[in-house]
Amino acid sequence: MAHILLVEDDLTFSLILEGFLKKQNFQVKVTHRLKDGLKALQEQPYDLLLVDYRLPDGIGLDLLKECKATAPSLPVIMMTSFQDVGTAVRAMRLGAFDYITKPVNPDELLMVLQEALQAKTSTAPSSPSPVTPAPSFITGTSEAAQRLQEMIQLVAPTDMSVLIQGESGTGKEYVARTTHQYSKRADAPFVAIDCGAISGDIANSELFGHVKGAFTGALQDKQGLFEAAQGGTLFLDEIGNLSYEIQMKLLRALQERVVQPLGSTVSVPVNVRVIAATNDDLQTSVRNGDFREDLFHRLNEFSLKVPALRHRGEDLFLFVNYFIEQANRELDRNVQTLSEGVTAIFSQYPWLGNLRELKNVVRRAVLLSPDEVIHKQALPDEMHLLYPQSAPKPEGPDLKALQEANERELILKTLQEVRYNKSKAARLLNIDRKTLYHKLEKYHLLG
Ligand SMILES: Nc1ncnc2c1ncn2[C@@H]1O[C@H](COP(=O)(O)OP(=O)(O)OP(=O)(O)O)[C@@H](O)[C@H]1O
Repeated sequence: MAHILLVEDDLTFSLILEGFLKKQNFQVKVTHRLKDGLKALQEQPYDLLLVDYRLPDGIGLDLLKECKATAPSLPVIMMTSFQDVGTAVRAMRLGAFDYITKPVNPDELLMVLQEALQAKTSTAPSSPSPVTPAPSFITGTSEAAQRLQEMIQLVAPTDMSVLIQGESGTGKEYVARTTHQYSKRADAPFVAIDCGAISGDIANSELFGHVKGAFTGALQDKQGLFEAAQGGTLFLDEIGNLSYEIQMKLLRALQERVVQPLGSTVSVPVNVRVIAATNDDLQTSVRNGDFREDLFHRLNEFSLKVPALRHRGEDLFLFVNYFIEQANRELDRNVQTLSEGVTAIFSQYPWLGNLRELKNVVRRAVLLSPDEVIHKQALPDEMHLLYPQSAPKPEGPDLKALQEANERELILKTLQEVRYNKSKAARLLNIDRKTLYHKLEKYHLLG
């Protein structure tokens, strides 16, 4: 029976959730504060952590960071309100398994929990390496996608180090896998590691291995990922998060092609191509002294930029169809298409969380759609309330109507830009919140 630690400050909601999870045969420990969550984690091991983003004494991200440092294989699921999706994306970067938006849909929660627990058993901690088979992917037909594909084909057969840059959730891991598949190393392992999810000694030992007794808890020799990727490709995701010490060791591994396991005096030769990815601006990190310049140049022998979903034009609906098919299979549904309203909303929405956000929204919508069409009701509330079709521009010399149409459009655009944070929108629009609410009502933007 999987043991879940639930950290949620809303007493009623945590009670409901606890009851629901227990009914589903989970063992549940509930705490309401960050501090108590941390204490619970130190007292005994859990199989999964379900944590609210906003807690009275801190934010869920702090608990996540702590977890990733002390128990990197513990899957963490973050619960956020829809307005906090930007934060959820940050949580994923820090190593959260997934996020779900509130109000929590029980079926969706169950699905995510099961996926997380399955993933945990298939990549047990200290397993020899997280070598996973490549899932199927789509390339896209937009100009940006085609250009990216050409660049991948160009660099793949060489042994150059590649630095993949792009916003969170744009599919950087897919690009790394494709590069490996088109390379001469395709028959050797592709090993991926999320550097954002590991730190200190753990990062050192994960990458370079350790010998028995190297540190407290090192009960036997462990092969590092460099050795596990021997002959193949090592994909270092979120490279910007590596400590300065590990950056130095990494540089040595790249330059001298040897690694030295923690606690060992022996250097092991390695033949590994490194592909790194980041959604930080590494050049700024170099300027700020947070990232070694020599390592940056060594990793950036070739650079690939993965476009944001909002810049991929027609690809959006290719991905929608792909994710619908995937969700139909997983959830035993038979969704075939989107309603006109949903299509319009999808086209206007900025998709700041990129493919990951799209996949989550589609999966949730498929789950909530009993028939063949996804209707607006299956989208998160804010998405369909704030995306009414844009009103047609008035014709003729009606200055007042024209001004109002422009004002409505500007408000809508600003709200989208700040992810519906009304205080921020009001500040940007240089009006107070009350006036903003008044205008939202006037222009029927409150649903
Ligand atoms: N070409 C593709 N075809 C189908 N699904 C894709 C494709 N690219 C990415 N995805 C899906 O989109 C999600 C996000 O992709 P991925 O994890 O590669 O993004 P990322 O840019 O590495 O994210 P992060 O910056 O958080 O590490 C994953 O669920 C992945 O399966």
